[in-house]
Amino acid sequence: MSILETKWEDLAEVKAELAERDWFMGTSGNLAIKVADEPVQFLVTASGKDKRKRTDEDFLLVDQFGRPAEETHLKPSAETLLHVEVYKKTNAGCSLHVHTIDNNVISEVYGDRGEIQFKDQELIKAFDLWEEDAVLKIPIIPNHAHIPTLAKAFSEHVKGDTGAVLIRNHGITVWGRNAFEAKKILEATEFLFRYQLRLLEHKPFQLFKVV
Ligand SMILES: CSCCC(=O)C(=O)COP(=O)(O)O
Ligand SMILES: [Zn+2]
Repeated sequence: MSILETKWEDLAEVKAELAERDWFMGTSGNLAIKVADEPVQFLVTASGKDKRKRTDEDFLLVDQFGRPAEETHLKPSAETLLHVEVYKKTNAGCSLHVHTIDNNVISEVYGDRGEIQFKDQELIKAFDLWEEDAVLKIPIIPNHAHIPTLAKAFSEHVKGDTGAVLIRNHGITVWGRNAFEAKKILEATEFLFRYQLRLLEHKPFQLFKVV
């Protein structure tokens, strides 16, 4: 298999697993995987598709600016510019964006703070935070309708080869060194969000706790 075919298969597998979790409601979500460096090329989901379905037109190859790298009738994801920022600023190999009820509610409840923090939670180790008093901070940015503006706000938080940024009342974008790591981070954040929402049901005062 060529590198392109291998990466296509890797991304298709992640897509199928996220679809299994029902994380592509209403055609939302987009996924990307890097295929080449210098210059960067990556596969990204075609815009507006039902990502639960597997077809030969699920992904298209784009350049480092997010423009189709080959002749195609497919349109890259409307949010390709966010994936562009990941590959421009880091050595990440895969970036994933999903809308879930939990990540949307968390983004609204904590949106005015500009971030949500997690401490004393085992799963923050998914972010390579192993110290006893480590704190995971996930930034929350406004949901700018103008995608270049959204990508600029997002880019300010793209600092390492792994990470996660919430977009208020929209969804989350995560990235990792490869598809396995990006998926691990996505699953960990969704676990933490669900935990936090469940905790608030039982201990509403937790909302005012300063970490
Ligand atoms: C119908 S969801 C609105 C667009 C969006 O936020 C999204 O994640 C999917 O857009 P795409 O162009 O990648 O299909
Ligand atoms: Zn989206």
